[in-house]
Amino acid sequence: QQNLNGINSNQEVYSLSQSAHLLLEDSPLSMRPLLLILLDPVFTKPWDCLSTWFRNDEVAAFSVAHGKTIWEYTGQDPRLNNLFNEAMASDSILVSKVIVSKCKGIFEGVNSLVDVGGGTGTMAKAISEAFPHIDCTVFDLPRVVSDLQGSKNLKYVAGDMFEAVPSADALLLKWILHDWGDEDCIKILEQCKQAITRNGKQRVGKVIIIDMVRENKNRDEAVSTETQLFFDLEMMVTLNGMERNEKEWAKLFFDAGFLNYKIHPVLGTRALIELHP
Ligand SMILES: C[S@@+](CC[C@H](N)C(=O)[O-])C[C@H]1O[C@@H](n2cnc3c(N)ncnc32)[C@H](O)[C@@H]1O
Repeated sequence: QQNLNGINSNQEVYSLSQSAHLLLEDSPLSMRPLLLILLDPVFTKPWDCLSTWFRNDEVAAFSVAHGKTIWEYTGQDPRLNNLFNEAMASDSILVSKVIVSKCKGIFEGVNSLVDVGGGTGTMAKAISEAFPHIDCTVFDLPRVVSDLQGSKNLKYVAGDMFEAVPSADALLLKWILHDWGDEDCIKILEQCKQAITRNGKQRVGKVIIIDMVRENKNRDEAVSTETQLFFDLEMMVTLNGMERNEKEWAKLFFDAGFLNYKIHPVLGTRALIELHP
């Protein structure tokens, strides 16, 4: 499998899975929900099903273990759904602090923003509070957002990002594309491109991606390759997704019809990518 390039033995796979335990011991309290879900039996069982998955047609090892995709599972199991949404929210608290304080420039000229697959809205809430002139929309599956209340410049819209995405100056994709294989990512990016605000014939706006860029030469020396490889494997096991290097990202962007991109290595193991039509 593509994700296993660079991993030389079962021992290394095992040691990567152990790094999740180490992260839990070392992590600040605020990140515990994220680490707790990585170590939940529902998430660890698929690691035992890798050899079966390599020999059958299931979409991911998660489906071999549980007979359904992770999205079907969270849709049917309130405990896992809450745990998952809390985990995403805990990460967004941390990331939104960096984005609204250190990356103000990316919001210049932006009057509307849709957080595509925005979960329960932690990220969009932080943006709507830091930039009150931006109309923010959290767009996610009905079971995630239909009971949630918006505020002055924040609203929730339910839908499916593979079918259509609400229009805005900026479309945010945080921790979305690493969940999906290339074909699905291109579909999501095409929907986002369609949704960028139009001024006459021209589209004036951008897509903002927050995700890992593997082997990013500009990143901080201290950034852990082990963490990136662990997440690459976690995405493969859970969703048949992957963490991508710059060459793999660029191919996706150009295949989805975007003309240029800029990577800002501002988030440790992750980066912010601006994508223009
Ligand atoms: C890994 S979570 C990221 C959540 C949030 N962006 C964050 O970083 O905290 C992926 C999100 O995509 C949503 N999602 C999955 N399939 C979707 C679809 N077809 N349309 C819209 N949202 C979807 C999930 O409900 C989930 O909230």
